[in-house]
Formats: sequence, C-alpha cells, structure tokens
Amino acid sequence: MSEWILEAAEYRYEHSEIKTLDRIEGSFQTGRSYQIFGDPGSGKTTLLALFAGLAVCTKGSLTYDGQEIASLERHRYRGCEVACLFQTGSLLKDSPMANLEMEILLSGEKPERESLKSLLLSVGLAENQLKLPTNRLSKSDRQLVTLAKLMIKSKAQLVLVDEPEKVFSECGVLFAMARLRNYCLQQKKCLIFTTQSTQSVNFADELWGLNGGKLLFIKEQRPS
Ligand SMILES: Nc1ncnc2c1ncn2[C@@H]1O[C@H](COP(=O)(O)OP(=O)(O)OP(=O)(O)O)[C@@H](O)[C@H]1O
Repeated sequence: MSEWILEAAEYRYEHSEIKTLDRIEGSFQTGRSYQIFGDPGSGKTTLLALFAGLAVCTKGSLTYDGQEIASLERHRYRGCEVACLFQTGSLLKDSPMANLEMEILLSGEKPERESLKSLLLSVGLAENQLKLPTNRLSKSDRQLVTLAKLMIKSKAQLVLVDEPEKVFSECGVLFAMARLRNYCLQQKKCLIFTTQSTQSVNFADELWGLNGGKLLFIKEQRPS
C-alpha cells in the first residue's frame, strides 16, 4: 500500500496576501477513492497540483510513502507515479494512438500497440478513429481519449481528476467515473477527484471538503 500524508501543509501563491491552503492535514491511500468538494476558488486545483508534484507546499509537508514530495526527483514522480487530468488538460494534435504512446514514453514504460488500441476501443472509440488527428474528433471523443490517457500508465499509483463534471462533460461523467473508479480499484490505485457538484459522489470511499483554506474530512461511505 502507498500513502500520501499532508501535515500542516500550507500553500500561498507568490505575492498573495492569503494562504490558499492553510495547515491542512489528511491521509490518502492506494485502493481507495476520495472526493474533495469545494466552491470556486476554494483551492481544489491548487491541492491537486501539490499531489501531482507541480507545486510544493510553502510550509508543512506532503509525503509519499514517507518521503517529502519536494525532495523527490519530481520529474520522475510526475512522469511515473501520477496520472492527472486538469481542466486545462490538452491532447496533442496527433492521433489518439500517438497521444497514448507519448504518455507511456514519458512514464518510461514501453508502448505496446495492441494494448493501447484495446484500451481506446474499450472506452468507446471506433477503430477508424484511432489514427485520426484528435482535432478531427468530436469533443466527446476527445474526452474519451483523455480518459484512456489516465488509464494507460500502469505504474502510476495516483490518479487525479480536477472536476470530472467539466472534463467529461460531453462523453458522460457517470460513464467516465464508473470506468475510472473500477480501474483504480482493480489496479489498487489511489483516485482523488475534486468537484463542485454531487454528480460523482457515489464514486468515492471518502468525502472531503475545502473551505476557507481548510481541508475537512466529511465522511466515509460505501461507494455504489
Ligand atoms: N497563479 C496564481 N497566483 C495567485 N493566486 C492564484 C493563482 N492561481 C490561483 N490563485 C488563487 O488561489 C485560489 C484557489 O484557486 P484554485 O484554482 O486552486 O481554486 P479552485 O477551487 O480550483 O477554483 P475553480 O473551482 O474556480 O477551478 C483562488 O483564490 C485563486 O484566485
């Protein structure tokens, strides 16, 4: 089992008067899924950026299996240990196959064309779409490619999604989250997603909230 622990973690943007995240605490483990609920501007994206190794705590700590993420080789951590999808997430203009190949290469794994192809088909793309430039796909099909990208890195222990209702708005948030949650459960990964809505609540084992810079544990539940 792997674990991420936040201890008195703070984040303050440069030149900002206020702490976006203020002495937050929590522990997050592989094999479980977590929903972090928060209003616009509450710090959801900032918190995911800490987990992704894109930002580091300005005080306190976030550790991964006992090691401070700031002290890890963050390029390797981001490339190998984490699969993330932010609202600004984008695809290469190349084909869905090329997008998955690039993701795999960046993680240091070896792309196997058959497994890339079967993953893309399994999320709902058609065979004749696999080699089309992604800008010729519909928005819904592009979102299916981003879903596949999240599931292609077999070694990644942590899967992060910033507001699934937005990033899977066209292909169906319930479909995408059911698929992602099953994948994370089967592969014993840790899934953390943020939200402003209740749509994806049933895909989480634990519900947390962000408010006024504080991270609050709300409750544990049995996901459906
Ligand atoms: N680069 C930055 N510099 C200064 N302040 C920032 C920066 N990025 C975000 N903020 C501020 O930090 C706070 C948290 O932003 P963040 O994007 O993490 O919130 P959020 O909950 O993800 O918001 P949303 O739901 O609108 O995406 C906001 O007040 C935002 O204005």
